[in-house]
Amino acid sequence: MTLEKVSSNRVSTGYLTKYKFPSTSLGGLSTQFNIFLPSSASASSPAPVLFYLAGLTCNEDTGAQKGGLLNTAGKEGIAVVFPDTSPRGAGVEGEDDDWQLGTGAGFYLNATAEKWKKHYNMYDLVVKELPEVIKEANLGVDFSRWSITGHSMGGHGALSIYLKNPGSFKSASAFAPACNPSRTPWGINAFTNYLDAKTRSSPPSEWLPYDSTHLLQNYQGESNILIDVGSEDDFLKKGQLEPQAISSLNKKGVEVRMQDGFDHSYYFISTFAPEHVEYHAKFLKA
Ligand SMILES: N[C@@H](CCC(=O)N[C@@H](CSC=O)C(=O)NCC(=O)O)C(=O)O
Repeated sequence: MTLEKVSSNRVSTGYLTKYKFPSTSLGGLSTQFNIFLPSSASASSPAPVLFYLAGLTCNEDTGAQKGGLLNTAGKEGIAVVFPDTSPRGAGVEGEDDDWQLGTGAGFYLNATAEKWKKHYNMYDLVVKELPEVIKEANLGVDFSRWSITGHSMGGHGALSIYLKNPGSFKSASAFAPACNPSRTPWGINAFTNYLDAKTRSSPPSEWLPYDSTHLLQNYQGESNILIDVGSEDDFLKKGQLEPQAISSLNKKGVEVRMQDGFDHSYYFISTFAPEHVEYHAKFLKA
């Protein structure tokens, strides 16, 4: 696999570099990602790594430019990977018609519906292909020390990916995640379209492997999860996030915090991002 360097910028103690490559998971479409490597990272001394999954309408630049993660990551010697949020230019009918579906709205799942399944496989891209591509390029990243975070749709992605892969990640965190997507509007819309559900149960059983509340209910052992939600988040008020579905499970190792007065924006994320990076550093560097 040839990674093509698109740009590189000095930031914090290292560099943020954007690469592109043709992705097998996305049916051969070119995808881009940003990777922050602290000055301490090298092929002989690889850095632990944090993935940041962005939300609806975002791309690989959004979290890198506005998330406020990189100063703390640089100080702690942690690499940060920012994938895109969907395939680009798949040519699926209607994929650019609605900001909640299609382009910018991959939902970190593998589509099974005929129309979407060739290209919309962001789960495989994030969990399997990107780590392989980064390892192969010898960029100085140690995937035996891997954590994951994200915002909103990306918070759903971070939590569900962590919970679906026990032992692969040291910790997970999320800013304003969609916690129970099989029962809330964004998730119902995405799962109805992307997933070919044969069961008639409500919600269909095919949706549940992507629902963090369901996954946590059935999770064996202790997890390391931190979730922040702003009390003035409009999407919280509209019932898109449902953090109480997770907090009411009272699972050991899961902390859900309501942050007074904060909304859904990157002002909220960048306020708490340093704390989230420190949270992950505790597990990544234990
Ligand atoms: N266009 C939408 C709003 C889209 C939006 O708010 N996106 C959020 C993520 S929402 C959940 O995944 C986001 O992160 N936007 C980028 C930003 O820079 O804030 C609408 O019409 O409401």
